[in-house]
Amino acid sequence: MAVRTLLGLLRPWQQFRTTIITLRGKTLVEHGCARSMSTDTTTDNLTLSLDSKTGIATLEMHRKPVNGLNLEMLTDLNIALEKAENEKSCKGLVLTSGLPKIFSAGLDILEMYQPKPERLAEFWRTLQNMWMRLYGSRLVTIAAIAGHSPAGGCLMAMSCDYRVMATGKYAIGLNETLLGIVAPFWFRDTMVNTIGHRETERALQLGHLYGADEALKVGLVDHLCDQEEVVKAATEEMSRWLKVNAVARQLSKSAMRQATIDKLVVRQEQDIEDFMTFVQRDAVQKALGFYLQSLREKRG
Ligand SMILES: CCCCC/C=C\C/C=C\C=C\CC(=O)SCCNC(=O)CCNC(=O)[C@H](O)C(C)(C)COP(=O)(O)OP(=O)(O)OC[C@H]1O[C@@H](n2cnc3c(N)ncnc32)[C@H](O)[C@@H]1OP(=O)(O)O
Repeated sequence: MAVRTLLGLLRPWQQFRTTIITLRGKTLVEHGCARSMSTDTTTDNLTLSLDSKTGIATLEMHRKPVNGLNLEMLTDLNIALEKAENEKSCKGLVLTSGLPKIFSAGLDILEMYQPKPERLAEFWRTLQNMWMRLYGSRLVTIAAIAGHSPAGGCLMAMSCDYRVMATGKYAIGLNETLLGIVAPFWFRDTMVNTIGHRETERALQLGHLYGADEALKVGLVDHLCDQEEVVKAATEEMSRWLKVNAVARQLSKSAMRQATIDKLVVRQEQDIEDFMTFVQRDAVQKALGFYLQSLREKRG
């Protein structure tokens, strides 16, 4: 990845910064005002914007039709998260979706169905990295969930520090068993850390998708509000978290989460191997094929 920053020798109010990121032959152009430190990044899959007054970044996913996490989307998420992390003036991040009725449908199943081994390995590594980045972020991270959030979507939400969900007929949870697959250990650990062992055990085996009320009851989400209010409610909650001493808060977060992340750090290669072996099994391919078919038939 080549990153070039072109800063014109202009008067302060004219100091617009353009950053060009070249990624897999694709060029992303970012425009920002260097003076206000705000920087917006838009790709096919997401937009990252920073409010320089509050230090709150918003990361809005918009990969149609359902924010399915494919390799390119995950790569963009990694870049955006790293960028927010490295921006000194950024203190918090609201993770949300620009698509109606969907937070994220989780992993793009097409990445796992009849895969090319090389891409499959890269896909899984990029997902691992995204999770480690988000779960271990120094920033206050709040998920604003105004739509469905199964499986990998639920993982992303659980990796944030706080979750605001819209009331309505949306579902959130780790439903992997319904697809005939098994949630990896770090998905499971993240859920145990969020809602406890017994509830996770039940939810994982059943592939249970929680409605908003039930999710609030078990602590899978922290606050419910109207669909239109989720980002506002997330931002309001954020201001409470940002009042806490940042170093003390970050150290407390890391004390709670680092051991879970380290478990994957030491097993990252083995986890990729396990995933590849599991997903390429005939029975798993068959189950994924049926599941994809059922999603397509649902639309008629
Ligand atoms: C022992 C060792 C173990 C090692 C570990 C091994 C393996 C672990 C492996 C994997 C872990 C995976 C985690 C995941 O995230 S798997 C993905 C799970 N996601 C889902 O089940 C969601 C499925 N989607 C839905 O339920 C609905 O689409 C949703 C409620 C999100 C939205 O419904 P809506 O009615 O609005 O939209 P649809 O018409 O259903 O969908 C539109 C369009 O999009 C396609 N699609 C939906 N979800 C996905 C997806 N996740 N991946 C790919 N494609 C998806 C859907 O098929 C429609 O397509 P089309 O008909 O328009 O072509």
